[in-house]
Amino acid sequence: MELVVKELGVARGGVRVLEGLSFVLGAGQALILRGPNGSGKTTLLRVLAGLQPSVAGRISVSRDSVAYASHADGIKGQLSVAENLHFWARLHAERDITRALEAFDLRALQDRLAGALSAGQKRRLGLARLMVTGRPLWLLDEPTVSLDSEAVALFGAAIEAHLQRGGMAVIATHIDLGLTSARVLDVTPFRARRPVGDAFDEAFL
Ligand SMILES: Nc1ncnc2c1ncn2[C@@H]1O[C@H](COP(=O)(O)OP(=O)(O)OP(=O)(O)O)[C@@H](O)[C@H]1O
Repeated sequence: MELVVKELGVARGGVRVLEGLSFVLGAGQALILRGPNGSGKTTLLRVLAGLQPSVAGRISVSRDSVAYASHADGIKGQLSVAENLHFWARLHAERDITRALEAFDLRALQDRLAGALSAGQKRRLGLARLMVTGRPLWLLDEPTVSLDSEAVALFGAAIEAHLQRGGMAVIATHIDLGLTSARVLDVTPFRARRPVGDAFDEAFL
C-alpha cells in the first residue's frame, strides 16, 4: 500500500491554509510534519483522515485504511483499560489486545477504569488503540502530549514495530521520537498564498 498526495489544498473555517502539497509514502515509511503553530498540520491530518474534504488535489488512500489519533484520546471513562481495547478491537474485527497492552506498559492497569487514569496513562491507552485497529496508516497529531520520556520511548518503539510490519505513519510533532528512518516535511513553504476560500469546510470544524 502507498499513500500518494498530489497538489493538495486544505482549508479551515473557509480560509485556505495549505496548497500545492505533494508527497508519497510507501509501506514501512514514516513522515514527520513540522511547521510553526497554526501552519496547518492538524488541518492536513484531518483531511488525510477523511474528517473534512480537501479544496484541491487528491489523496490515494481510503478512509478505512486510516487510524487517526487526534488531541482527544477518545477513551471511554466508564470502561476498564482492557474493555476499551476490546471495544476498539471488536469494532475493527481484531481480537488480540495483548500486544497493545504490552507495547504501552498497560498490563498492570488493565482492570482500572479508564476514567481513573492519569493524563499520561490515558494518552498511552489512546495510542494503544491504534494497535488494535489493524489499520495500515496511522495519522498522529501531537501524540506525545502528557507522555513522560519513558512513554515517549515506548511510543517510538510501537511506531517502529508498526513500520516493520509494513505500516505507515504521518505524525505532527514538535519533539524527537527517535525514528531514525522517518522523513521530515516542513509545511511552511506550502502556506496558501490566496487565503480566500468558500467556507466549504465549515460544516467539518
Ligand atoms: N476550528 C477552527 N475554525 C477556524 N479556524 C481554525 C480552527 N482551527 C484552526 N483554525 C485555523 O486554521 C489554521 C491552521 O490551524 P492548524 O490547527 O491546522 O495548525 P497546526 O499547524 O496544527 O498548529 P499547532 O502547531 O498550533 O497545532 C490556523 O490559522 C488556525 O487558527
